[in-house]
Amino acid sequence: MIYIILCLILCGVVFYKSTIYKRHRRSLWNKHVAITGGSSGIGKAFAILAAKEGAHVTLLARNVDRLEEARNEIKQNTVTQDQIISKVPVDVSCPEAVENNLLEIEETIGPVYMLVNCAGFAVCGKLEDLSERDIKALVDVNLMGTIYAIRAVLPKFKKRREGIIVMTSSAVGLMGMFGYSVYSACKFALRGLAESLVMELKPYNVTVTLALPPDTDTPGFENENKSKPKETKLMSESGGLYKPEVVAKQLLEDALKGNFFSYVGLESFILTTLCVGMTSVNSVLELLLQICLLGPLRLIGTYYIKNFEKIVAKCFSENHVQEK
Ligand SMILES: NC(=O)C1=CN([C@@H]2O[C@H](COP(=O)(O)OP(=O)(O)OC[C@H]3O[C@@H](n4cnc5c(N)ncnc54)[C@H](OP(=O)(O)O)[C@@H]3O)[C@@H](O)[C@H]2O)C=CC1
Ligand SMILES: CCCCCCCCCCCCCCCC(=O)[C@@H](N)CO
Repeated sequence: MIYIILCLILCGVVFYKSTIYKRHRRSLWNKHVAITGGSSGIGKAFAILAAKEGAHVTLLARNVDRLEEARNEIKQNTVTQDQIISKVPVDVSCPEAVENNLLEIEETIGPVYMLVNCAGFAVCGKLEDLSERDIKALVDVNLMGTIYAIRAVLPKFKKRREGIIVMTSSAVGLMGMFGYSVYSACKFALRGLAESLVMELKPYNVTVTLALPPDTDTPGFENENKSKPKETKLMSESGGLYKPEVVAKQLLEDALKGNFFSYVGLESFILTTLCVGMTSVNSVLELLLQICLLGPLRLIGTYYIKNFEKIVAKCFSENHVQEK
């Protein structure tokens, strides 16, 4: 009882404090923001917000037509005449191309201040149903693509003693899920990358933010739904479906404040708190909240996991009946 009361008081204090005590929010005014995957979905929504903040924005993606279309849309959201919105056709899974193109745009527009890694995609399906080609592409784009882009800007970030790195993982970068095996593995890997980089970059005043979105209503999501197993659909629904603008807005705020995790929604809050692990501590209040919540949240998590297991069992027996 005392424990519950203590938790409630703490939640109240944290909520109250969070409204009056805001972490310093850096400005993007006249800064250069490079966004991989900036021509669609979450990346494009982020680009629009960055343009509204007065940033110069460079979009990196493969398809030239979609890049041009997005560039026009983003141009309409600029707040000054001098903002440069440019596009670079590049495949992030090619390290030389990423490095050369980033070098080139830095020469024309100026040093990148913020790198947002949004290029990525999901292919769902049971592991044995994924083609070797899909598996390789998932790793090459979601994981390697992020590594290559970061490597290309990092030395300059360190030299200038400033910079913001954003990586887009996923809710399934914190928990495995039926049908997401390889995709989830890539997104888990990003967390290891992000945590290590936080340690490497702290002395250089460079921050790292890891986005953990649940399902988000984007062209990519629409595409992935075509091959999504029933089990995956039923489970992922419990995380809700968010608009890319909402995910991008939260991500921008977290990145500007240097928060490590960025998430939206109650389920993702539960998941993120439960999976806090060995990430660095942001504030004493946050730490106290985690100390109180971790135990009870394991119980709530168990409820979800049991439900997920039920879904798997139900679909299994349905398929079994069909086979017969
Ligand atoms: N939508 C969702 O439900 C969720 C998405 N995420 C993650 O968020 C990120 C963005 O997803 P979302 O907005 O839905 O995706 P979209 O498919 O809408 O957009 C993906 C963007 O990445 C670009 N891209 C894809 N492959 C490459 C490549 N090899 N090289 C360069 N650019 C590439 C695409 O352009 P082009 O094809 O022209 O190259 C496009 O601009 C992904 O990493 C995804 O895994 C995470 C959680 C949930
Ligand atoms: C322990 C407490 C548990 C709380 C419940 C957690 C429910 C989370 C649901 C996660 C949904 C996963 C969406 C994957 C998104 C994604 O990456 C793809 N759509 C990519 O395009």
